[in-house]
Amino acid sequence: MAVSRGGYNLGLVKIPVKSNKRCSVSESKLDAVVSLAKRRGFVFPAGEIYGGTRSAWDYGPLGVALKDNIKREWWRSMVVTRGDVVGVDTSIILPTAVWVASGHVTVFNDPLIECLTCHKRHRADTLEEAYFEKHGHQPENGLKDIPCPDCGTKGNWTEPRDFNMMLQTHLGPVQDDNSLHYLRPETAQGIFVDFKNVMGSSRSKPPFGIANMGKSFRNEITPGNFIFRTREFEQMEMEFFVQPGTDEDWHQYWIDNRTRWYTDLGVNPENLRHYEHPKEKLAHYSKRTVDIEYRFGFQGSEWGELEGVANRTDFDLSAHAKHSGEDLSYFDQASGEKYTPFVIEPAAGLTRSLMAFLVDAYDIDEAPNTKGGVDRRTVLRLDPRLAPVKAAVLPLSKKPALQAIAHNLAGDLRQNEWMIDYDEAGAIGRRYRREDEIGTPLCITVDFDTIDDHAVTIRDRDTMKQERVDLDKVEEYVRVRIQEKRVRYPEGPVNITGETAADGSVDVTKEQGIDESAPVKVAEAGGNY
Ligand SMILES: Nc1ncnc2c1ncn2[C@@H]1O[C@H](COP(=O)(O)OP(=O)(O)OP(=O)(O)O)[C@@H](O)[C@H]1O
Repeated sequence: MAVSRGGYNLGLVKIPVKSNKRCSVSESKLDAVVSLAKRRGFVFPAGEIYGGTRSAWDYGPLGVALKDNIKREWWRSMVVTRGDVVGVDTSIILPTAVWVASGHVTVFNDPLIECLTCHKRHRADTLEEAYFEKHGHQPENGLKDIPCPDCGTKGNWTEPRDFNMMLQTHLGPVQDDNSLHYLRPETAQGIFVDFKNVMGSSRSKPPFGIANMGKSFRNEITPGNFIFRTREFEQMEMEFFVQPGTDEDWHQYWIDNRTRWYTDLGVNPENLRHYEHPKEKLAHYSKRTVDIEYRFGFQGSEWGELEGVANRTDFDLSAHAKHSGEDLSYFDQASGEKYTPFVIEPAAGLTRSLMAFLVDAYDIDEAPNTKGGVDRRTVLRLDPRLAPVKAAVLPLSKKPALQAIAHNLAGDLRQNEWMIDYDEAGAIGRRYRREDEIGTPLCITVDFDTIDDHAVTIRDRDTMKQERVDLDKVEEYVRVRIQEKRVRYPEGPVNITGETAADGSVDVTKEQGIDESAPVKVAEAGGNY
């Protein structure tokens, strides 16, 4: 991968940085986010000292904290705050029979094509989707109309062939057909094979769900676009088991619920849409699938899938029952009815959603400086629940008396399991900038008055307003402020039953009845810079 000065050359499209207070920026927003992610320790290329790789990325100190916070919010929303979903943590390597039964060994394929001019390989379906996105119609002559993204030659492709995406490994000392195993390409199958154990041990009955998250592996033909498509990634999946006949209503329920999860955590609804899979292109297990897509702004196609919400019918439980010989049906004692539950699956990508949260939060605006002018500032408007660092403690000088108060305060706040920065280096304005750039919601300044009045100044990341707070009340103040939802966009009920665009997508903003002309509310800047 080519490394450029401004970041990594990922073939990302140039889209201008959106700003509340406009200032001219020529940099692509995605390039800027990738560069920030590396510079501030969110995401690095794996093995960078050996040149890095497009297929795997490492999460640095801030990235791992952000990832943890997203996982916690997902788990809280899907398991902890509901009475009808329980959690599991299943193995990455399952018996090979699982993948035979699920169909992955035979049909988990992508259509591989190779450019006969430059010999680069691509996915035929992805190129066709990008063509549709650009031209608004399918290519009349199929692949013959599509140029190679690498060398530009038009239509000089091999015939598509099925390429199986399962990553293989061998277990034990002998490498033969018996030792061949697969790394899981999804966390879902671990749930299906545990269905009976979980239902029995947790005394759950339909409608109920089982949630699972962790690493998955796919031998993607074209990994790329930063962490959007990697060969090793993390998923957050939940299988919701329901009585047949109630499946369509539950499917709609989960499409709405999952869409709201993103907007509730601050994602701009204008950057979300639903993609209804055309009937003829549904996966072999699906009755209906709707993807929640985010406007990443990629070259070719702006939109990328964040999460698929599928009605998997009874395909998986029936397949595993047939192959294993176990009865995976449910007997409803109240009605005397026995049935194999249908399954609704919201399947989200953790690492993809992390990228969407970063891109969506990235903003540039202006902040007042000490000279009475304004400085350009980069600010990550992350929801405080997701922000890796909850607050920064900044003593105004390196005087021991101030340092002691500041150190004690930071130490006390950390006892709440909040990540707290302590920074005493450089001008206060520059320290604010460093915290804004990583999305720290609150900066707490310990100044000379603190010694006398036992109070500190707390400055808000978004409004830049400052408040004087008694030292004894800081902990409570922080607790309230980092739990409160920051309403960046008007809210409305999610309803996707409206008109569907030609490509099957539905613009969520229109369906939510959101007033797109309503300005984003960011209070006037104030305070001492
Ligand atoms: N290679 C990958 N890298 C990162 N995340 C992924 C990858 N493949 C899938 N995911 C995430 O897992 C979620 C559920 O997986 P699913 O099988 O529905 O994906 P998919 O439809 O095959 O994705 P795509 O069409 O982008 O290949 C996706 O919505 C995505 O967020």
